[in-house]
Amino acid sequence: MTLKIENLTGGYFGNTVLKDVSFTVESGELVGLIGLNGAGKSTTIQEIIGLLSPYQGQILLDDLTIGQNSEAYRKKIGFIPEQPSLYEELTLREHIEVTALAYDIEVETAMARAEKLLKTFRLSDKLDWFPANFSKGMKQKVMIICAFLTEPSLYIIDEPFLGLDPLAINDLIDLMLEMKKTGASILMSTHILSTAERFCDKFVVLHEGKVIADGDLTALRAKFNLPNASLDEIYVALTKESWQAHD
Ligand SMILES: Nc1ncnc2c1ncn2[C@@H]1O[C@H](COP(=O)(O)OP(=O)(O)OP(=O)(O)O)[C@@H](O)[C@H]1O
Repeated sequence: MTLKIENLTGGYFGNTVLKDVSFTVESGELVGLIGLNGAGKSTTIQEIIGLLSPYQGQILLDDLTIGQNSEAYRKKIGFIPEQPSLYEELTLREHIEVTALAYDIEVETAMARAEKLLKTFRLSDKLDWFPANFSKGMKQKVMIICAFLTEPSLYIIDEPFLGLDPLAINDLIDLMLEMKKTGASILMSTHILSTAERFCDKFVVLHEGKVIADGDLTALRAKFNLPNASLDEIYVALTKESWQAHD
């Protein structure tokens, strides 16, 4: 599946945050969306998942826009938000069942898929627990399990590493790499640049609502004439005024 963002201008009522944003996430690609606080990463994600509507431009999943068929569009996406949001009155098992219903997956199939994920994230014995009894990291794991069991063609993952322990971060990365191999596209926003540098195929650098760089590490190093620089070093250089001189 290809996610194509074309000349997207958008944001909130009275606050146009994104200005002419364009980038692509190809099938089998893991793309890191990076930028300073307030750069527009979460706003971009909200536009993609349909919580905001573009003022101009369009977002295509293959050839489909949300306006053409919102249900089909949404079912292609698995979204893991930065802040876990669970139903306080539903158990972990019921969260899996509700996810299955929302995505038209047989409950048995969903439970079978969830089994492996529950084991990976060490939650197999907590199926009858309510969110009130989970730690923040455990809640985050429930969100991850529910997103992955739908096996979407596009994963949108907002700041996945906050609140997860190092073991869970590794498990999540392994899962992302596995899904990538099956052809899924993944867009991940993160401030953890050392991890992004190791695992992302490509980076989209947002600054003040605009894409200021887009490409793999080799392309970014070449474009900004910073041979051997880490993503972190490139990023710091890019966000200083002087980057404009290179463009
Ligand atoms: N609900 C809202 N209404 C109006 N403006 C908003 C709203 N949410 C965010 N903004 C503004 O949009 C801009 C981009 O915010 P956004 O949350 O997309 O940044 P971000 O790159 O995700 O930042 P962070 O790294 O801090 O999560 C900021 O200037 C912010 O003040």
